[in-house]
Amino acid sequence: MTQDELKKAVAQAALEEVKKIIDKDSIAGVGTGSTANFFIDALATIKLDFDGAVASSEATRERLQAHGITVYDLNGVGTVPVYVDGADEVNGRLHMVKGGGGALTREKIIGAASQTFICIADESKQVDILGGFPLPVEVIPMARSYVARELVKMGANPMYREDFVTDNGNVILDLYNFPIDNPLTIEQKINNITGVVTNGLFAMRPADILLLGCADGVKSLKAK
Ligand SMILES: O=C(CO)[C@H](O)[C@H](O)COP(=O)(O)O
Repeated sequence: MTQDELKKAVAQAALEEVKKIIDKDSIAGVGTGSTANFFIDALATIKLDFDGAVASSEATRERLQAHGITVYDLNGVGTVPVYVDGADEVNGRLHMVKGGGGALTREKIIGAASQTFICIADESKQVDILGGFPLPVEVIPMARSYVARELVKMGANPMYREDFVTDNGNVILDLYNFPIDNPLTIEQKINNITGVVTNGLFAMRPADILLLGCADGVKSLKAK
């Protein structure tokens, strides 16, 4: 199976999970990225069976609307019953590194506001120790150099993601070669640096279910 076929398979499996949770009045939380895009296309096939969606990025909002799915502001909808999103890396505790596409802050907000977080990923994303994928940190533009110096003190190697502005008008520092042995502590420590909006570690709010696309089928995993 190609990577795209694996992504499509997990997106379809996520749709089956979502169908068990949502009803006509429900709002679905929808993530960002190529795997999430397959999920959006799958979700569109049941668009008459739920009220609408909240989107973790402008790109996702546009794709949902192109399918005729109503997109709501999170402020108007309260708790979201289910959120489906991809990941750049995921470990056995369902902690994730996210934000390769730069949507980490809105993803984290919707994840936090959701009752069930379903992570959809192909098997290449499963790791024992997070940090092989560069960890994104969203930063207020004027704080970029200060935050970079503080991250260097933590042993990280921050690289400015050039020519990229987040949907919130901020910049991204990607942390290369930064093994994340204690995701909970590192997530909080980076978030405590003044000028950081958030970082792409999802340990305080891990996924509840991982649907992992493997050559022999989709596996449904819970945190160990
Ligand atoms: O966090 C994300 C975007 O900010 C994505 O979920 C992550 O980058 C995975 O993307 P893809 O499904 O394209 O591999």
